[in-house]
Amino acid sequence: MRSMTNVTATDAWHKLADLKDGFRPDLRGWFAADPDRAKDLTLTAGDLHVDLSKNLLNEAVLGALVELADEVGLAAKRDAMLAGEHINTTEDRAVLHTALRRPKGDSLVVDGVDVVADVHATLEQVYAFARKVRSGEWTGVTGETITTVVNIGIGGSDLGPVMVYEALKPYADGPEVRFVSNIDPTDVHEKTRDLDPTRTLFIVASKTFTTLETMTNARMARDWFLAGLADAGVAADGAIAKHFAAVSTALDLVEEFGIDPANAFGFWNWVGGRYSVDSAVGTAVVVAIGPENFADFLDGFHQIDEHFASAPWRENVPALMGLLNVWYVNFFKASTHAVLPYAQYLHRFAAYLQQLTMESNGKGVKADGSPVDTETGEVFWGEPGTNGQHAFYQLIHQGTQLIPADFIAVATPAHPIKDGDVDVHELFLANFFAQTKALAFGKTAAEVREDGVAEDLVSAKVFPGNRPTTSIMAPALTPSVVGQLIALYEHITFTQGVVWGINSFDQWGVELGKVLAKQIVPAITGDASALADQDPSTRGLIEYYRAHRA
Ligand SMILES: O=P(O)(O)OC[C@H]1O[C@](O)(CO)[C@@H](O)[C@@H]1O
Repeated sequence: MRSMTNVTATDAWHKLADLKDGFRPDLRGWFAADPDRAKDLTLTAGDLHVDLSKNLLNEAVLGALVELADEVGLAAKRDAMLAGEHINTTEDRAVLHTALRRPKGDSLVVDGVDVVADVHATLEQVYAFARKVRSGEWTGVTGETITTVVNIGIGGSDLGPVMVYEALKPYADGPEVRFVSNIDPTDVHEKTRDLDPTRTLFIVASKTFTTLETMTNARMARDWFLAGLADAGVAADGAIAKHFAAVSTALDLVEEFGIDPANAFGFWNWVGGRYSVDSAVGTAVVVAIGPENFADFLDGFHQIDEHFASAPWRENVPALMGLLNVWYVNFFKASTHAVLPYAQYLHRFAAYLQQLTMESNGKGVKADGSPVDTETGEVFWGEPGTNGQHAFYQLIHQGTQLIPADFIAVATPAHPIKDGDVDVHELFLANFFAQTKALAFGKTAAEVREDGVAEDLVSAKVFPGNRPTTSIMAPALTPSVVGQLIALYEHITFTQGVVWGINSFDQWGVELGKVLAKQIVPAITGDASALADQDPSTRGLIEYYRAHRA
């Protein structure tokens, strides 16, 4: 295998290292010296208005980051991904989530198949299914309409659909959707306990259809469903076909489980789980918001794909945000990145991004198997503002670690509610603007003293400032904008992976735990020799469990 470029040996990397050496972040000074800074560093991608000006960058840094993109061949790698080359080398697969949102009539032939035609053929099946469930044409075993859909999946087969369902609640005029993911039986219990089985439809979503959690939950759901029918005296003949659908790349396993192949929607091994919400994995979302809104959602992704594919690096929002993340991770030793939506409907966005970014870029070897040359994947985390302000912002403002943060908000709220004369959305946005301002410009000791603060308290009340933020705004939280936000972070993640030389599309790091869990089951259930084979710590934990299990 061809050995890969060492990114730290590139000219651009040396340039960045030199720049960092003499770097004195001074957002106050930079804004004062350059009245056009905000204008020059505010970019547009689709409907997204992205202000990068409160980041720790100047023209020299920006120039070196753009050079870095060129030196690592970001354009060629992006084009290889978009063209369907097998850039996921450890699994020998194309990486084509961008094909999932290409418009009908486009064509992309990969490995001899027009993948866009396949995508639209499946979308039509999903849309037809969703229309029937939404209209009431689809009925359960007793002839009643479906009132609740339960999506059973985990990881990419859960986090995407649940995040988007929550984000687009104002558009959800179909049946209620619930999500079961955890193998903790509490999850399936809580999500089904008040449901009427005759009006419930399960969608089992699993790319592989072998995932322990999902298959266990699917079996528990089937048992719950059949027991419910028996209790109600309803015959079970043909009932599974009316109450279970599936989404998978393994349609043979779906059939083996007993789900009617007519209710099974496929996707392809070139769609990674964490990149799959825009495939049939989004079926539960389509049922909730309807095919037309889902089509707008896909169009939003496509707008950002087109931007990423064509905008010069200096104007390319995902590329610049990814390069900035590299600047912070590798030159400022930032080990985490906060994502702070000022939009309650995006309350699962950070959880979703955790899988997208950390399963993608949490790698210690490069795509050729050699060790990485520098730090990789930072921890992504976050909560909606303003809740986070009253919890962890203290550390972002005054802690000792640099935490770059993305603030996200929309201009028009879903619910324009007032508190007396006050438009509460304006109060909400005032907090967004205040926080990014405080983080950037801080408060000096002199300013603290001007407030008449006692000298012994001055240092505690100083805000150092120069804490980098990116502000992302959009007109409203529409299906298209949600698609745009997801695609933005997909391409940010890709850009970082290219710079680090890693394969952002495999996830071998989740395998060992799965194998060990299977091996440990006998030790827990009482197999003495399996217990004896465990290390002393694990054995002790299992013994504690066995002694205390009521
Ligand atoms: O859709 P599946 O095959 O059930 O996998 C669920 C999740 O499990 C993982 O493979 C990790 O174990 C994720 O990448 C994936 O999204």
